[in-house]
Amino acid sequence: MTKSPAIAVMGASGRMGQMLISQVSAHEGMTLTGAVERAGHDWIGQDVGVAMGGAALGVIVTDDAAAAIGTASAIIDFTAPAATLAFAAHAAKSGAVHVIGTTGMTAEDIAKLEPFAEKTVIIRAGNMSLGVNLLTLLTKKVAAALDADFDIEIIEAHHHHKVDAPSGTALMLGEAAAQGRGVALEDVSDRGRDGITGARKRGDIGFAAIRGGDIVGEHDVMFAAPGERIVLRHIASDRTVFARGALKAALWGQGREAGAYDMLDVLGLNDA
Ligand SMILES: NC(=O)C1=CN([C@@H]2O[C@H](COP(=O)(O)OP(=O)(O)OC[C@H]3O[C@@H](n4cnc5c(N)ncnc54)[C@H](OP(=O)(O)O)[C@@H]3O)[C@@H](O)[C@H]2O)C=CC1
Ligand SMILES: O=C(O)C1=N[C@H](C(=O)O)C[C@H](O)C1
Repeated sequence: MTKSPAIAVMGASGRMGQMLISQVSAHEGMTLTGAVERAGHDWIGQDVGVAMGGAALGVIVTDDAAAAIGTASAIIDFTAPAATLAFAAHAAKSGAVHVIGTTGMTAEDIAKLEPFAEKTVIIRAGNMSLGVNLLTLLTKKVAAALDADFDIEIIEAHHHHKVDAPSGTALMLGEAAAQGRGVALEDVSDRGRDGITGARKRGDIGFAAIRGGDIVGEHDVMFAAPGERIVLRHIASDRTVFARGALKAALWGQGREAGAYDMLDVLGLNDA
């Protein structure tokens, strides 16, 4: 008997893709029905469980995203910006809930999702863990309580394969800090310092990125004033925290009104 809802995982061979395949296939309340990779990938045509080095899961990896999305109740997508936009068009057409973990999307990319969110449920977050989403609320509160004597710096560290910076999480935290301060992040964001940068501008929100080894994801929000410093920190030591959030989002989105949502909506924390 088929369990419901039917879930397709995009980018099945990726670090997050494999984690998601394992969690969806082990979940009692959902059925893995699709595993998508790009055309030419050597997993295409293989059972996804076997390709991952384990037991067969009865789902063949496909490059036919439209077909996999067309039969899914929800798709979970931790891939790359161009792929995510292409999958969004298919999901809008079929009505599948689209859970987006992909980072590195530009403001223009995000704007392109808007018409799709009129047709189906899109849940997008640069970090799907409970801890980081709580940290955004704490960051907003602390930023609102302090004035610009406290310089806000966001420091993130990730594995050496990561292709985008600042991380999606760092940008979420920067956005939360800016909201707390009552300013627009694009007006105060200071990214990529190098060379003779001049002194730090009062009120700026700075970003710094570290890349090395197998670091899963670490984020500090520092409030630094003369004589004292507050640091809010989140450390992810296992990617399951992101996958768990994504599965929760896929279930939460079922039967919901079309629209653009985030993990605070899923966690019921948007009014906190
Ligand atoms: N929101 C969150 O909580 C989290 C977000 N992320 C984000 O998720 C994304 C993926 O991360 P990660 O798993 O580490 O990266 P990987 O590079 O390991 O995985 C990405 C996968 O997507 C595949 N892919 C890319 N384009 C397509 C396409 N057109 N069709 C099908 N598959 C495609 C890639 O295939 P190929 O190798 O052939 O390019 C690869 O298998 C990143 O943006 C990362 O920042 C990561 C963790 C948590
Ligand atoms: O690429 C990653 O690995 C991660 N990406 C997300 C981000 O850009 O913040 C979330 C997490 O930190 C891991």
